[in-house]
Formats: sequence, C-alpha cells, structure tokens
Amino acid sequence: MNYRIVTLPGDGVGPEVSAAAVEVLHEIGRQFGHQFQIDEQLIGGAAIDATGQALPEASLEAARQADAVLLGAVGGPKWSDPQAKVRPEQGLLALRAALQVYANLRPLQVHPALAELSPLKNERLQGVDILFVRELTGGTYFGAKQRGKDFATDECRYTEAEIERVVRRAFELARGRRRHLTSVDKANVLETSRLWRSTVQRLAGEYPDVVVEHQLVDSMAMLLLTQPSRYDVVVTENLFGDILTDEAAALAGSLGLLPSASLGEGRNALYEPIHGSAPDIAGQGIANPVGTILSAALLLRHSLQLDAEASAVEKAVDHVLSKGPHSRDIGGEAGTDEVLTAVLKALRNNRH
Ligand SMILES: NC(=O)C1=CN([C@@H]2O[C@H](COP(=O)(O)OP(=O)(O)OC[C@H]3O[C@@H](n4cnc5c(N)ncnc54)[C@H](O)[C@@H]3O)[C@@H](O)[C@H]2O)C=CC1
Ligand SMILES: CC(C)CC(=O)C(=O)O
Ligand SMILES: [Mg+2]
Repeated sequence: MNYRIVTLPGDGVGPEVSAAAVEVLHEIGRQFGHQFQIDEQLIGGAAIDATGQALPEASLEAARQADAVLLGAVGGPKWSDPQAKVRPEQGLLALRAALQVYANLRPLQVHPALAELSPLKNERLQGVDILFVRELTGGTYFGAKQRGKDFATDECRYTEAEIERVVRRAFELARGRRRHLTSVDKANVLETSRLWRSTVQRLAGEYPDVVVEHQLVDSMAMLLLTQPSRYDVVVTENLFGDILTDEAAALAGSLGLLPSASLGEGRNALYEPIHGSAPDIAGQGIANPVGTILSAALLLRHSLQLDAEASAVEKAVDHVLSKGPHSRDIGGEAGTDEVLTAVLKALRNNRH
C-alpha cells in the first residue's frame, strides 16, 4: 500500500528525532511492502522564521489531507520572548484544535532494563502499566487570555460535551485493558472539575464493568510516585495531564522514551513524543529518538491499521532497550544515530 505521511519536524531536537522515526517507517515499508511518501511541512519556530506564522496554512492543509501526521517538537529560547506576538507553541495548539484531536493517549510502561534509572525503588515499579488519556483541545490552554497592565488571566472552560467525548474514549480503552479508570480533577476547588466529575459519574452507569476511582490532582501527583502500579487508565483535563505525564515519565527513566497518539473523530490523528524541543541538547545528535519511534508505531496501529508493523517496531525498540545501545538520558553514551541504527538492525533481524 501507498501512504502519505506528513511530518512536522519543528524545532530543537524535533528534526533529529523525527528523521529517525521516518527511517524506521521506511524500513517497515521495505519489510512489509508499503510505500511511505513523506511530505515534510513547517511548524513552530521554524515556520515563524520562514513565514511569520507558527502554523502556515499549507502545513495545516497538508496535515488534513494526509493519511497520518507525525510531529517532532516545537519551541525554544529564540522564540520565547514574553513580548513575542507569535509563539511556536501556538502552532501546535492550533494544529491540535484544527484537527480536533481531543484524546491524547500517553502509554507508560517501565522497561525492566531501565528500572534502576528511576528515582523510585525497583519494587515499586513492578507491573507499572498506565495509559494516560489527556484531554487535548480544551481547558486553560485554549481559554480566553487577557493581559492588563498589572494582571493576566487564562480562562479554563469545558463544555459537558468536550468532557464526555474524552471520558467515553477512556472508558472504552479501559474495557480493552484491566477495566480500571482513574479520573483526576480538582473538584474540591474548581467548577470545571465539578462538571468533569459529575460527567464521569453519569457515564460510569453505562460502563458497570469498569471500576471508577476519582483522585484530586495534588494527591494524584504523590500517588503516581508511591503506588504507580495501582493505575490502569487515567483520564484527566489538558493542563493536569500535561504535568502528570511529564512526572510519570520519570518512572520510565526519561522523558525521551514516551510516545503519544492524539485522536479525534474519524481519521483525525496526530502522533508526537511527549517531550519538547530540548534546547539544552539540540543540535548535538544525542537526543533519544525512542519516544518518536514509538509514536510512529502508534501511527501505524491507529491511523493505518498496520498492527503487525506497529508490533515489529515496538519489539525492535524493546530489544534495543534491553541490550543497548542507550542514549545519554538513559545512562548510555550512544547518539541518536547509533540508537536508530540499532533499532533498524533489530527490525531486520526480526523479519516477518
Ligand atoms: N510537544 C511539544 O512540542 C512541546 C514543546 N515544548 C517546548 O519545548 C521547549 C523546551 O521545554 P522544556 O521545558 O525544556 O521541556 P523538554 O521536554 O524539551 O525538555 C525537558 C528535559 O528533558 C530532556 N529531553 C527531552 N526530550 C529528550 C530526548 N528526546 N532525549 C533526551 N533528553 C530529552 C531535555 O534535554 C530537558 O533536560 C519549550 O519551548 C517548550 O514550550 C515543551 C513540551 C512539549
Ligand atoms: C503546547 C505544548 C508545549 C504543551 C505540552 O507541553 C505538551 O503537549 O506536552
Ligand atoms: Mg508537556
């Protein structure tokens, strides 16, 4: 089959890790007889420099037409002036909103070979297997913003329909897993969280086979570190999900390991690692490409329905995490290219 993939490399390490993921897609194409036609488009700071806009119309149009979209990361000090009129992150938010990819799936497992990298004791990491479902197109990131002379506001707004669609996804996903759903909110303080909680409670009646638990976000931040293996599917709003998943990445050993799939209705989807543009290591060829390569695996599975191909990528990554080489963020010395080469080799050795 022929597939058209739009890549949005973006800024910092974004181009480095997305180039690695594209190589993996081409290797999968060779092995399984597919053609992946790559259409690289601008987003973020790179797009601002070239066009003045963080998400040029051409990039959005290409993303809409593509079979799937793979993004690197956006942002960096060059575009971070608080007075800046246009910011790279606006491009990513605009893309998520335009595609209405409201359910951001962030799976987290702890690879046994990396357990010692975690700040937690090894025994606490046994059996950790969490699927975060982060609401991605509502809440504080998209609310009205106001800046006065000596004040600023960011509105947090959710409609019941916005909550319902993402919570339903989370219930459905829990049904395919261990049938346990933790909903995270701040219902003791926030009105949006009270609407969130009552919506979850109403929907729970339709999913009697799923055990539902509610946690306040502050205690959830603690519980993720003290009892991480207790959680199966965790659903939460945009801002809480952003913060909790970076925290949870520490359990796995590095932010550079975690992939994500952002899903909307129908074909609308976007795949990206959960990390940012990592300006502190950009341009050095040392970024960990695993989070982006695993995002490409999610792309194969969710957008192209290529399950065997996705599993082949995951198996190859698993092999490299077991045997090395490891990039620096996970205690090794390998550069991005060495990790990529090892993943490609593992793919070839596991031919289907
Ligand atoms: N989806 C996106 O495009 C995101 C963009 N950002 C943007 O990225 C820029 C930098 O933000 P930070 O707070 O520094 O977060 P970050 O996620 O870029 O980096 C945090 C830490 O993790 C490390 N790290 C991240 N990815 C890595 C990888 N693949 N391999 C090895 N180490 C890795 C970095 O070196 C850094 O020490 C900001 O402009 C921010 O707005 C932040 C998060 C998400
Ligand atoms: C808009 C992004 C920079 C937010 C973020 O950190 C993320 O999506 O993980
Ligand atoms: Mg984040």
